[in-house]
Amino acid sequence: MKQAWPKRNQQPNKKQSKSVAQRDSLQVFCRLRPTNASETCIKVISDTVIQVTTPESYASARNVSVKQMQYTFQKVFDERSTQQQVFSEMALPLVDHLIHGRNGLLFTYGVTGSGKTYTMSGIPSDVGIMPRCLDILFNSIGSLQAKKFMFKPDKLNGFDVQTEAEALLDRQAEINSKSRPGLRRDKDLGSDPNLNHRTVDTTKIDGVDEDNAYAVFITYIEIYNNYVYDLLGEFSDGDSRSKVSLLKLIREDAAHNMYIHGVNEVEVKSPEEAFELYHKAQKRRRIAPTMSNAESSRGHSVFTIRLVQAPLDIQGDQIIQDRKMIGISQLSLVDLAGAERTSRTQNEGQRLKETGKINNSLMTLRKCLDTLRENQLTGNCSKIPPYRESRLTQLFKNYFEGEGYVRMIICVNPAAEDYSETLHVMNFSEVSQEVQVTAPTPMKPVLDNRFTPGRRKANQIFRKALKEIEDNGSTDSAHIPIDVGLVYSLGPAFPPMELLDPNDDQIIKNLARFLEARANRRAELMADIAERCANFRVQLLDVEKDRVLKDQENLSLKAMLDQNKKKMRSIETKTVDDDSKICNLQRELEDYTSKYKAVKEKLNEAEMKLQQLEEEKMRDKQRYNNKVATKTKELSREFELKMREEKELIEQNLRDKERRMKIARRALAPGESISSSSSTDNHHGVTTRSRRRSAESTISSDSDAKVPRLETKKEGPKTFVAVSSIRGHRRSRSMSHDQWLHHQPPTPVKLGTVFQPIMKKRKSVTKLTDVKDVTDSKTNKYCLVAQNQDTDGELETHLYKGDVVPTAVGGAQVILTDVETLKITSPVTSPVKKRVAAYNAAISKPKDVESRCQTAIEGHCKRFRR
Ligand SMILES: Nc1ncnc2c1ncn2[C@@H]1O[C@H](COP(=O)(O)OP(=O)(O)OP(=O)(O)O)[C@@H](O)[C@H]1O
Repeated sequence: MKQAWPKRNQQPNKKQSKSVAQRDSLQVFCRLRPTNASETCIKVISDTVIQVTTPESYASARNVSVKQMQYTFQKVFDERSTQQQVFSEMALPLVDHLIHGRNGLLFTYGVTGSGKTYTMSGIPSDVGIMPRCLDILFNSIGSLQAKKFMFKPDKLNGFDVQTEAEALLDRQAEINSKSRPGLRRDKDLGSDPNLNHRTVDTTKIDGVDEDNAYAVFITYIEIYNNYVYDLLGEFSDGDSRSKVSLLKLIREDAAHNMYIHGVNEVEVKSPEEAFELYHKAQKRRRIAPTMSNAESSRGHSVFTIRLVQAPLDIQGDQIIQDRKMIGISQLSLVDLAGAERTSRTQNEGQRLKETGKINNSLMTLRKCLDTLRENQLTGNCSKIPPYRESRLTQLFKNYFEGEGYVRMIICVNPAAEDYSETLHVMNFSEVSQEVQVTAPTPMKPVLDNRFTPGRRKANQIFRKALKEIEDNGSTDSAHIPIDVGLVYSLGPAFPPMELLDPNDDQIIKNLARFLEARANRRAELMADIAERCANFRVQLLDVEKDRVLKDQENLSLKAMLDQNKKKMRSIETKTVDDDSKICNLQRELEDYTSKYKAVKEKLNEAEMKLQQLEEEKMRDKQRYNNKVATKTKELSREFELKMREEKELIEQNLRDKERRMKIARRALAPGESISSSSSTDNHHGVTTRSRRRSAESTISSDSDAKVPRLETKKEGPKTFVAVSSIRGHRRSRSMSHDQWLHHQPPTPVKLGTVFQPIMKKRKSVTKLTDVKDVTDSKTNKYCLVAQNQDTDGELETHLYKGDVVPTAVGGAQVILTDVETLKITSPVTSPVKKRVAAYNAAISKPKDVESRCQTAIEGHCKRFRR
């Protein structure tokens, strides 16, 4: 089998492109349809140029200026152009190419209702491009057609050549089934009543190779909602006529040509046969009324004519039984669904979905052409056209990339209301015209001069001559070397046997000679016939043997064939199942993809919101930090001020205290008794309290609460002198002789008290590590000094005093007898002190529940405030 498609071309580099056959621009034609509209926007300038003008109504409604744009085409057909003219200019050359083994693609493009279907199919009284193509094809190859079923589609985009006998069987099967392969005689697929009244194009193309046998196959598919439906397909058994069974997939064959897998290719022997099928299939197309067109195509339809040709053998009689010798060319006629604006058509529901799919596929077509043009302009083929985005472009990928004549007719409705869509179409046409497709090289003559041309004609003459010989034994054809065999005749007629004279022996002799000759002749013929019979018997035996062998062989082959058929059927069923599964999966994939997109969009939105929130949070944090910083500054300034105030106050108090102390000393100077008493008290470690502001001094002993007090009242500042305890007073007498063990902290704070403890003889230690310090016979007194803060935050010094008593075993024991406390307090409680006091009170353990609670509350409050 030989495909007209070349092997898929790699993207050519510059060097290659020179060697590549010449490239032609995609040829774009324009056809204006007649309109009754009051306002139009298109004017034909010449037979190649049109001018598009912004309609007044459009300009005023949108407040834009009126523009005039000119577009050039290969040829412009105005409103008066006939179908015949359009066909002759546009499509006739493609039919010529088809017959000479070159592929072609012709598609109509335009806004909905612009006349695409009219141009492609026409009406019965004035048929369009497609019927004319068929007419001319059959006019040209009519008598050169092979018998039906000599070529059989192999379902993989190729053809097989069958023997006469196989073709005969298939023909008989067709007659028996009384159905045409490809389409049942369903009651819903009635013949078109207008078929008989159609116009017939009688043009004929010259130069058809008469030594080839031809067969025409047609397929008709629709790409609807981006799915491929076989309009000539049969509903599969058990299928409730759902269109799913007509669903097909696009595949790539071994030579990388795109084709529709499993599509029903029907062999037709006349244009009428093709039209009948076409009109029946037309009823399966999705056509619906819209605002713009009462019969709007809702999908792209593709009518493909495949011409299969193969050479005749040397006798010019039979087709050569070799599939490699088959040549296939095809012409695809595409009626695209119209581009439409949803806002204008006001489509809803299913119509809206269809519109979306139509516009998407047209958009993909535009994108592909754009990319091809860009690649050709830049000279590098880095960008890959998105063919796979749409079934339409996927199917015709080979035309744009490989070899094939591509022609497009832009259909335009000049009515002003189509203006904006028309502009889009015009822009698309401009891009398309810049795209170049490789001009296809004609199909190589498959025979390559192996056989003499004119074989068919010679064979016809020979047959005619033979017939004449058989009919009348004409001598005119005697020169033709034909083995007619031995003539079975016993010789000439009997000689005259009328006996006129009884003595006439001559007659008898003649008769005897004649009979002898006849007998000889008879014997000769008998021998010949016997020999022939013997030969025939031998041949017959041979044939019989051969037949028996062949029968056996046939049986085994039949069995094999049955098996293979079964396998094929199961594979086909599996393939169909797989196809439908793939379709379902593709649908699911589309659903999931759209869901995924929606979720992704939501996620993006949420992420954006989150980001906004984060930014707001950061701003708030910044604001808060600024506030905290200013507040901290304010507070520290306030605190410093207060500290300074406090400091000044304390200094003032100290100065007051000193002043008062001076006054107190002056006041004490005249009375020695008080002084001595006081000094004695001091000697006993009596607590001294200074009241800085009131200038009153209270001296009391903490050692014994029951100790009576002596108060000395004087004029001016009051002085209270606490009397020492009885024990202290008693011991004081021997105080000067006592040997003290003075146990003090390693770094004692200097006592700021007026009265100081007196320990004339003493040994000071910071740690009691040596036993001798206590057991020393001289030591009889012990004093432990402990310093800490009181609840007001003032330094408090405790002197724990005791006697060192020797024990019976030679050791010593200390019996604590007094605790003296020395501390200085302020008569006025400062705020700082108050806070310290509250804090200390809070951390010190209160004795009873009531005060504990109080402290807890106050303490917390204070601490919290701090
Ligand atoms: N050149 C023409 N001469 C006469 N009538 C025409 C011509 N072109 C289109 N029409 C008529 O205009 C109407 C719409 O045309 P048609 O159905 O071919 O449009 P369309 O482009 O195929 O629309 P859609 O894309 O919706 O299928 C039809 O009634 C058709 O007969």
